[in-house]
Amino acid sequence: MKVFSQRQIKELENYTIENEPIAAIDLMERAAKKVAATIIKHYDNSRGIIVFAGPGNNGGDALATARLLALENYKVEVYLFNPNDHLSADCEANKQRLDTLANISFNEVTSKFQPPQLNNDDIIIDGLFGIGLNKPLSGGFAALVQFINTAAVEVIAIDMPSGLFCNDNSDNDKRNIIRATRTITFHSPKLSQLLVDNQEYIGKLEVVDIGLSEEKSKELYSDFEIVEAEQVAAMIKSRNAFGHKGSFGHALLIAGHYGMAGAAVLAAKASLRSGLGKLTLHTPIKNNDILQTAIPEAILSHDFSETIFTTAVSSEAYNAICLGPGLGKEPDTALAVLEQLQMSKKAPLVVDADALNILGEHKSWLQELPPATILTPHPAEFRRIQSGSTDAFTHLVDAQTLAQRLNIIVILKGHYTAICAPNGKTFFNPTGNSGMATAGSGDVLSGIITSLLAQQYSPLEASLLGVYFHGLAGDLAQADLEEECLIASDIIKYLPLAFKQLKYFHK
Ligand SMILES: NC(=O)C1=CN([C@@H]2O[C@H](COP(=O)(O)OP(=O)(O)OC[C@H]3O[C@@H](n4cnc5c(N)ncnc54)[C@H](OP(=O)(O)O)[C@@H]3O)[C@@H](O)[C@H]2O)[C@@H](O)CC1
Ligand SMILES: Nc1ncnc2c1ncn2[C@@H]1O[C@H](COP(=O)(O)OP(=O)(O)O)[C@@H](O)[C@H]1O
Ligand SMILES: [K+]
Repeated sequence: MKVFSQRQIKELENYTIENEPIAAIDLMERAAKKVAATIIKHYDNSRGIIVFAGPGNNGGDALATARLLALENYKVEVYLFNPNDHLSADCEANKQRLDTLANISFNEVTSKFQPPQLNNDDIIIDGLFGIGLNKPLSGGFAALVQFINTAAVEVIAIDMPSGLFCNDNSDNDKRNIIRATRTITFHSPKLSQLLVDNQEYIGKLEVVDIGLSEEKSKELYSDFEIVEAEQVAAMIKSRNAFGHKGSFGHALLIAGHYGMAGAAVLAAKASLRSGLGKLTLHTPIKNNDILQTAIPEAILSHDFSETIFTTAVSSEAYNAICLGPGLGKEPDTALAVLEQLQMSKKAPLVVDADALNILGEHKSWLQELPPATILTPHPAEFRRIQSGSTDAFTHLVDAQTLAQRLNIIVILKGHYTAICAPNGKTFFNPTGNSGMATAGSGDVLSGIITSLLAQQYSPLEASLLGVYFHGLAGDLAQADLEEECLIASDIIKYLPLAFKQLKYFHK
């Protein structure tokens, strides 16, 4: 599913109006019906509804929704803000349509606003501004947003929480954005709705289909996409019935500072549970007994050091290499990481965890990353290697720039993990849940991606499929075990079920 810009959504809307064809006011009615149905699904008509409508089409949607809810016997109070004495045509038309209804209290605010008294179980509908916002809110609208945000009631935003831009909010005034309980957005999520910083404004996101042209959606190009199950399921390779372990790749995993052998165990098990033929695990000597016991399937390669990684390994024998889980950051390890990058020009490479932290301390070494390397930073690791910023939008732009500059893939982990490809495209992953915010989940992901690389999936396929599959296993685990109780090993346990589900999807 593509993520469109404000301009593209407008283009899609205009195309639909001209080619379906449908009158703009009827498209607005279709959108309002979806909003009203969503509200009716969640809240019964004992709840008072207070509608705040703006002067544009977002306000038009809100007025139409008010009418539809009144027809379902909700008690509705409307405030239409029209400070410049100018409403969009369809907002004006919906204002007229309210006239016919007796059970709506309608107030048009042109200058002074007397805030209504709110009851705790009232619901506010925010229809002030949607995707047409063209500057941060200020003045009377800012004061109104602050009034709504201090009210102890649920707020439902139509299309966008008012005050939030579709893409970049890094310079926005955060005090003047509606903090919604729920956002009902049209057609597809907007970029800002996928970013962690904005969750406090969006609340629960619901996407409703309003029948915009599919033909035009297909035609419009976007740098941003949300990954879909069919897309990754179609990537799964069938296994050769005559295959032997050599047919399914030999991966090298360099992991596990003494005391952090668990990271090596998780990555190793995840790789073996994702179709890999053979795994060699390079690790300090003292990890021998624990790793031989925990993962009898892996071959061990011992470092010269008892406790840390100090000696790079030739990449000749391997189809993929993973460098980093639980590696530690000792100076000798850092030098070995540099050497490993320089020696890993042949096999595709995944760089994770402490190997990323080492790159953060030696930024010039980023130049040594072989083309098509996959980096898997969480936000703090990304900040160390690349971006001083804490803002999610800036992170995303910086990750895209880094991927393009170094011709690598940057997987920015989190809810809606962003996979930034070297050609400038970014894919957001829809699977996964907060139960996966538990130590070791990232090691599992590195193991999966490395395994797929070793099996000859392209770096982009391994990233898209690996991240989706990891999140799906987490979702299946969560369904059985509850988010609170999930640990990283559970994600591995549910990999077979996730694989089965994806393969079934493709049949
Ligand atoms: N996509 C679809 O297919 C469909 C979309 N639909 C709906 O249309 C919505 C988009 O409507 P829209 O384009 O009229 O923009 P909207 O968000 O109402 O704001 C524009 C108004 O706000 C004003 N304004 C802007 N910023 C401001 C500020 N900071 N402070 C003060 N004023 C500010 C601006 O004034 P101007 O700057 O132009 O003078 C203008 O008057 C969309 O989100 C969805 O709800 C559905 O109806 C049907 C199908
Ligand atoms: N709230 C969440 N929703 C979806 N996925 C999540 C969430 N929290 C964590 N994850 C996933 O879990 C993994 C955590 O990785 P990371 O932070 O590196 O963990 P660790 O370093 O402990 O192994 C990432 O793949 C991330 O996308
Ligand atoms: K809104």
